[in-house]
Amino acid sequence: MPVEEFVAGWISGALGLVLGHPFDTVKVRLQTQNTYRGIIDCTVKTYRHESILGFFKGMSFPIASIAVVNSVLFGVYSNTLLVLTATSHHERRLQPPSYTHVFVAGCTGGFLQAYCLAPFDLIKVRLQNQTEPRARQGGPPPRYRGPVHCAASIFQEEGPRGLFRGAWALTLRDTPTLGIYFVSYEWLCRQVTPDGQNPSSTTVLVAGGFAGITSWVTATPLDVIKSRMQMAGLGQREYQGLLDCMVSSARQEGLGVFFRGLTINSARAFPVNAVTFLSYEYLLHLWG
Ligand SMILES: CN(C)C(=N)NCCC[C@H](N)C(=O)O
Repeated sequence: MPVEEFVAGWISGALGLVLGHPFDTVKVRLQTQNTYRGIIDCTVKTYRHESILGFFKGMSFPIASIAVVNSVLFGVYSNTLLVLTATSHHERRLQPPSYTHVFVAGCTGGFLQAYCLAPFDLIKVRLQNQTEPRARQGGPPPRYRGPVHCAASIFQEEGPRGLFRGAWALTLRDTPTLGIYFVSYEWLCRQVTPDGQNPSSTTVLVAGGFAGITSWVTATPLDVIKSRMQMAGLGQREYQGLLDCMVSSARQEGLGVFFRGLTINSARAFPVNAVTFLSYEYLLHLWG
């Protein structure tokens, strides 16, 4: 099994993650808290109360986890294509796989990465939703002191299954949308690249950026539900399950609730995925 795809997936994911984390914090807060009037309001309040550091809350764990998550995604994607089409990454420009194969490989990568991502994503969302400034004297201490304390508290209070809260919603979010992610990327690259040639860096940047936007637009409704289920019980109501969360959110806040965070998600998706695909392709080219 070729391992370069796993390593390239890890490095490219980490670069994209640092770039996109501030957008991600604003998105999670908009999706789970009703105290903000919009992106600008949330950005200004976060900056005023918590300084620039507020935007980077919960980032250390994703940085560690991206090694597993993005390498599983890109590694499984590429190795599934290898099984389906008997072509390596480098051979695929001369013998491009069908979009059905790309979709199936993307869904397989998405499904497996969702289970690796679930505990890390839960901890990230819990930490991002702590709005207390880090170092204020005399103020109420935040519930979680950091990622390890957060993981240990969830484990103690809810057992190992607690760490997988929202995992089902995450799997439903990621399986089809990662199929869409890789199909959009391939489709856009093929539109502007002559047969048999590698796409240029600009093509990779633009195709990666738009693949990110397309997949996140389709992922946003389940992203909202996933974040709410991960926060359930902590100052928010408990849900009986995914369907209950969907129905009660829609009843109380209207259908628009499923599109909360859509703009910020898309704004974040472009640079993150442009950089992710560019560095992924570059590294594989370098090692090829
Ligand atoms: C719609 N979904 C779930 C995705 N496109 N996921 C792939 C993640 C790529 C990048 N790390 C990001 O966070 O955008």
